[in-house]
Amino acid sequence: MRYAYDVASVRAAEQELMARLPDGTLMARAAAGLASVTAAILGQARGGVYGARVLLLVGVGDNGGDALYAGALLARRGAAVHAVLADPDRAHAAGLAALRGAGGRVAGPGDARTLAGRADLIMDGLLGIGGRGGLRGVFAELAEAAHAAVEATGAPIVAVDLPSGVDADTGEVAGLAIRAAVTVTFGTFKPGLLIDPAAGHAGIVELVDIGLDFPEARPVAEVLQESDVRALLPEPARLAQKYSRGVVGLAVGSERYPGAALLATGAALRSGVGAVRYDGPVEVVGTHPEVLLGDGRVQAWVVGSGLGQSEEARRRLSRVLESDVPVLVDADGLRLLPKESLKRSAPTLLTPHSGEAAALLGSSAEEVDSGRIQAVRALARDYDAAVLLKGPFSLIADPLAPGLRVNTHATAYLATAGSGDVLAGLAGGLLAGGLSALDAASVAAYLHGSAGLLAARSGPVAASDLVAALSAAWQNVAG
Ligand SMILES: NC(=O)C1=CN([C@@H]2O[C@H](COP(=O)(O)OP(=O)(O)OC[C@H]3O[C@@H](n4cnc5c(N)ncnc54)[C@H](O)[C@@H]3O)[C@@H](O)[C@H]2O)[C@@H](O)CC1
Ligand SMILES: [K+]
Repeated sequence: MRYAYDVASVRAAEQELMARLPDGTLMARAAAGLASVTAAILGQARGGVYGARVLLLVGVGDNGGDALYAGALLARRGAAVHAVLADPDRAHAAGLAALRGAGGRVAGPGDARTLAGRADLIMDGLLGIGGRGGLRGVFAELAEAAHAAVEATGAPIVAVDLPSGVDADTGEVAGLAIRAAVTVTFGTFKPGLLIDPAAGHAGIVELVDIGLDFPEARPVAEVLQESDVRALLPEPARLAQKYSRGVVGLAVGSERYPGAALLATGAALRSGVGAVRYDGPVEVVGTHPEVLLGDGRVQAWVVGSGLGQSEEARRRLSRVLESDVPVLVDADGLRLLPKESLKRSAPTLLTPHSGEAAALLGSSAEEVDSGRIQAVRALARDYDAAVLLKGPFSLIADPLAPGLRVNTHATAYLATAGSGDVLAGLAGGLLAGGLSALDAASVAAYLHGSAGLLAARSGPVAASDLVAALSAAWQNVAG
């Protein structure tokens, strides 16, 4: 599992460790890790550090200090390092001395555009976990100079700890923030590196271990790794028969949207269940001859994908919600939900995208997108249901779990028509296989992402390609 801790926990862990170590040790560790990642990037881009032009954007706190010390290490290896200081009077004094001592040079904000335009790499040390709100004043000017240079030259921005201007704890971006190619973060992931929209500013995230420990802190978010998913995959027992492996019922698709039924069924058949039961008007057996038809005993239901919003759709939704088994509600099912707590005897899992989440919350998609933690938590609480809020990095909340889960194992190719129907069939099957709503949602998001990554190897992805890639995705994880 990968965990993200909030700023208060990072500060506490830092205090605890600093009390036992000589002054400056943590910053030296951070700077060494930062310099080493930066050197690797320069090595790949231009064959080495020697002669590379590096520009440091330096703010007024320790984030700037990290950049200055890392700049000094790069200067000692022959890089031409310039630091532009947002405020010369408040820049990290010892870091500045180290950079000057190593032959680095210091410039004012007025030189930022010229230096950025010539740089092979720009290091963003404007704000770290002490940042509040978007970039303003000189900070904003420096960020704009960096972005303009990147646009023109393609040089990468390496963010120190966090892309400056994003909220470390919530992932919110209130105004201008650095858009980095790589972020080198220290001690732990911060929620803002995992949660959109801030996560979209971080690029590739490299974690540098500086020895921080979190024995009692509660993570804000956790990310399942392959081994975590492997441990959760249902495996057929030796004496398994089809009913003991679970049967998932699908109340999805309509005459108007038959594809949703075919895709959800295809995915459910590859979700580890013993059987899939289809209850609806779409002719699925021609494509999926394995399917059982009509109403009957199941261990979980999926309802909503391609259901339409007719009276019949409403009746199908109510029938399923009245059952005493776990239910996944997707798409049209979400649009038809009564705006009140679901109060079911078995778990419910909602799988909205931002627009559907906004309709459930009575807000706008923009509001949901700009405050995703708040939105997913509010939905879980208001509806008393686990919620998978879809997006580039999907977020999963459960009313019974204190932390959130984030799925980062995905590709933008998953944003294609029918992709959600595949996810719904897959997650529903995992519910029927006995996983909790939280685990079913997290494992489904991971496998769906894996299938997308596999399918994308041969170019743009159609939802049917995801279905076709699911078994291989499963096998890659199961080993
Ligand atoms: N906490 C830790 O364990 C460690 C922290 N280190 C570094 O220290 C950083 C935190 O340093 P600081 O606490 O000094 O904080 P920052 O370096 O993030 O700077 C915060 C200061 O910037 C100003 N500021 C805040 N928001 C602003 C805005 N929107 N526009 C303009 N100015 C703004 C304020 O004066 C604030 O005090 C970390 O991100 C990391 O880079 C590392 O050296 C290693 C150890
Ligand atoms: K930064």
